[in-house]
Parts: sequence; C-alpha cells; structure tokens
Amino acid sequence: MIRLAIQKSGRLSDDSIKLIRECGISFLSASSKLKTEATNFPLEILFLRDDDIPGYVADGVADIGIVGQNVLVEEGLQQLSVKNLGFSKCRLSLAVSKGAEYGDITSLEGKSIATSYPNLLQEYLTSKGVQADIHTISGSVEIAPSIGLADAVCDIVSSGSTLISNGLREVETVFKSEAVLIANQNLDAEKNKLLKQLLFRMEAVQRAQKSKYVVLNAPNDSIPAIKNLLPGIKSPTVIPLAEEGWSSLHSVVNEDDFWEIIQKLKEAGAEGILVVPIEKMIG
Ligand SMILES: Nc1ncnc2c1ncn2[C@@H]1O[C@H](COP(=O)(O)OP(=O)(O)OP(=O)(O)O)[C@@H](O)[C@H]1O
Ligand SMILES: O=P(O)(O)OC[C@H]1O[C@H](OP(=O)(O)OP(=O)(O)O)[C@H](O)[C@@H]1O
Ligand SMILES: [Mg+2]
Repeated sequence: MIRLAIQKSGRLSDDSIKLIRECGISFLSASSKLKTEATNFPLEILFLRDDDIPGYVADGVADIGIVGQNVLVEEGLQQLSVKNLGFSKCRLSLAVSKGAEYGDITSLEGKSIATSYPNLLQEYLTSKGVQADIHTISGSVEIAPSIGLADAVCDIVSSGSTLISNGLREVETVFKSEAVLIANQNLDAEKNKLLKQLLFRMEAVQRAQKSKYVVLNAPNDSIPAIKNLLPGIKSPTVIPLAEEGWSSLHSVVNEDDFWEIIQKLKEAGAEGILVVPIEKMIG
C-alpha cells in the first residue's frame, strides 16, 4: 500500500482528485473523511492542509503527495519533486497600492512587505540586492497595504482579480508555480514499484490530454500531402472509403499545433474532419 497526501479543500483539491480518478483509481470521498482507501489500487489517500504535505512526505508519514511548487520550495524541500502536473498554475508576485510610486525593485528598499512566503521573497530580494522588512502573515495578505500593515505584498496571483479588488498593482514576478507530485526519498522497493505504476498512468493521461484523434476523408491523390501533415504516432492509418478514389485517414495531432494543422489539411483537400478527445495514450 502506498500513501498519498493531497489538499483537503482548496485550489489543488479538485484537479488532484481528477488526476487520480483519470489514472483509473476509484475511491469514495466524503468531505468529513480525512483518510480513504482506493478500491482497485493499493493506495491510501490522506486529505490535509497543503502546507503540511511536504513535511509529511519528507518524514515518511505519507509516501507521496501533490502540492504547489511555491509551498515546496518555500519549505526548502524541492528535492522531493518527482513530476510537474501542469495544473494550479500561478505566480508569486510583488504588488503595491494602485497609486503608489514604483520604478523598479529598488523602490522597495527599506519598505515593509507582507507575505506568507518569507523564504522565497527573501531569496528574491537578496538576488536583487534589496533590503526590506518582511512581515510574515498566514492569509488575507492582500489587505495589508490598505490597513497600514505593510507598504507592499508578495502573494499568489492567477487571474489578478484579487489584487485589483484590493486596489493593488502587480509589479514583479518572484516565482512561477504549478502542482507537482512529490515522493519520500527512501521508499522501499514495493512502494517504489507502486510509484512507478502511478507515474506510468499519469504520463498516459497527460500525453492524451495534449493530443487529439483526427479522422478525415480525402481524395486518394491528396494522401501524400496529408500524410506529411499528419505524422501520427507512427504514420496515419489509411482506409479506403466505399466511394471510389477516396480514403479515410486517422491520426493523432498535438494540441499546440492543432489549429494550424487543421487549416493546412483543408487546403490539402481534406473533408469531413472529425476531432475526437483521447482518454489514455500509451507510448
Ligand atoms: N488563484 C490560484 N490559481 C491557481 N493556483 C493557485 C491559486 N491560488 C493558489 N494556487 C495554488 O494552489 C495552492 C493551494 O492554494 P490555496 O489557496 O487552496 O491554499 P491554502 O488556502 O493555503 O489552503 P490550505 O487550507 O490547504 O492551507 C497554492 O499553494 C498554489 O500553488
Ligand atoms: O489572481 P487571482 O485569480 O485572484 O487568485 C489569487 C488568489 O487566489 C488565492 O487565494 P484563494 O482564492 O485560493 O483563497 P485563500 O486566500 O483562502 O487561499 C491566492 O491566495 C490569492 O489570494
Ligand atoms: Mg495553506
């Protein structure tokens, strides 16, 4: 049995649960239950405050966990990181009051800055040669300038709407973050095997999310041009249609190149293009 720690309730919770389920792992989750066992994989899930997850994994209370890089690096435990998961993307930024004068980072020399991330902030200020007075608070950081607690804040930003609602202006990016899978560094052979199985499934899920299955019809003389546009996993599948001189081509395209490829396919003579999501993709 391998023990996984995820956030109980917050910005990491839904996507962490979704990823585990997409790996084909089933479990019951009730909001009041802080520990559950999967029904079809030797996995126990602990639901915790995100700040506690790196420490629990480092100590071996949990074997693996899902946490934001911001929390992991703040706690000095980046060596536990195993895999970037691509969700809960955000940044740790410095912000000042909307009307405050700000030229560059040296404007914060001697000022007070409220944050929940004193280590990341100190490291950034040191790298810029700036000295400031760091006030560590555990939440509602964005309120600090308006109540006279600090001149600036250093907090998590995603859309930026929390900063705007609190009359603040983002001025520097201190750290970029996303969710990561972390693991204890002394897992026994059995747990290591389970971790490898989980990683294999996560990679299949991630690969599938980045790809689309494309089915199209084309006249046979367009096939060479279309083949060049659709490299697929090996090469596209070509199936003759009932209509003489026409074929159906099946392939996989990368999400990033998707619209550009679809445009070129049409220009090359493709018709009736179907684009289908892929659930799992094993290399
Ligand atoms: N607005 C956001 N958009 C995307 N990701 C975010 C956002 N805010 C935070 N995150 C990421 O999600 C993590 C958890 O954020 P959340 O706000 O739920 O934490 P919290 O309030 O400290 O939760 P907990 O109660 O578990 O301590 C953060 O450490 C960060 O990595
Ligand atoms: O740039 P935005 O999209 O507005 O997101 C940023 C906000 O999101 C997080 O808080 P959250 O809403 O998770 O609440 P919390 O303070 O209770 O953690 C973070 O602490 C910011 O306050
Ligand atoms: Mg927290």
